[in-house]
Amino acid sequence: MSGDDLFTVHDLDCTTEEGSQIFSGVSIVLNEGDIVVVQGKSGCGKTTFLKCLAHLNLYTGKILFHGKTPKSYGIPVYRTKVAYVPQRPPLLPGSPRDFLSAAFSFGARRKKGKSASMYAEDPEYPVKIASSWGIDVQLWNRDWSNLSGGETQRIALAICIGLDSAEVLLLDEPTSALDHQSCLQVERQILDTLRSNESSLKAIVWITHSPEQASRVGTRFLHFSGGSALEEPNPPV
Ligand SMILES: Nc1ncnc2c1ncn2[C@@H]1O[C@H](COP(=O)(O)OP(=O)(O)OP(=O)(O)O)[C@@H](O)[C@H]1O
Repeated sequence: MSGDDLFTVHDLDCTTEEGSQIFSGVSIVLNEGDIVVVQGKSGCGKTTFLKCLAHLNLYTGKILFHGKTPKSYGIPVYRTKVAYVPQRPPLLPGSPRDFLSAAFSFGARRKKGKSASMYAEDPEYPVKIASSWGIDVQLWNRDWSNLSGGETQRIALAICIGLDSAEVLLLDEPTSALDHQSCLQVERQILDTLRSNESSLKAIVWITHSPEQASRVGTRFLHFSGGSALEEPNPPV
């Protein structure tokens, strides 16, 4: 472990409230540019792992972001920098537009000392990203509850990318509700954002059940099985 590492997970254990172990001994160090694809059978603990990384789930072990614990940042600030995008975003009150306005006024998301924040320069950036994925601008004014699964998924992702506050993105099956064409568009945008010098994004942990998607996007491969996780050199076939 070094203070220069972007994101370190060391000997992570997670147990349910009833005391049954979901996984143990998971360790990985993320470097800039990594897309760690997380795979494994349904129920093996992938979502729980991402929630632990976002400090949304209890765990033992060590998680360090730039060498410091989540608590040392303050958890709300940490979660803007290590951002979890759930597979099915919870039903929020109001519309995506309401959410965007609230997020914009939330100081922790604002950049300090960085001049080229896409979001700071253009508050409509998330809307433009979603628009490039086929999301009509009018959908932003509709209640979340009246959006389809695929619309909700794309808008939630566009907000997260467009806010440009996250250095580590934790994506939980981000394209599971999308048709193939939309899926490829979303993948392209995420990869372009990671490679852009103007974006804050430095690394991604990405759950997918699709071997094809794993091969397209992954640079590293973490396989969950039998209560532990092993890094594999190649994508699954
Ligand atoms: N809060 C909880 N209390 C008890 N058990 C839980 C809790 N959250 C998750 N589990 C259990 O932990 C295991 C791992 O769940 P998790 O959602 O992480 O799996 P997953 O690999 O993401 O599954 P999928 O691929 O189906 O999304 C499952 O058996 C699940 O039922």
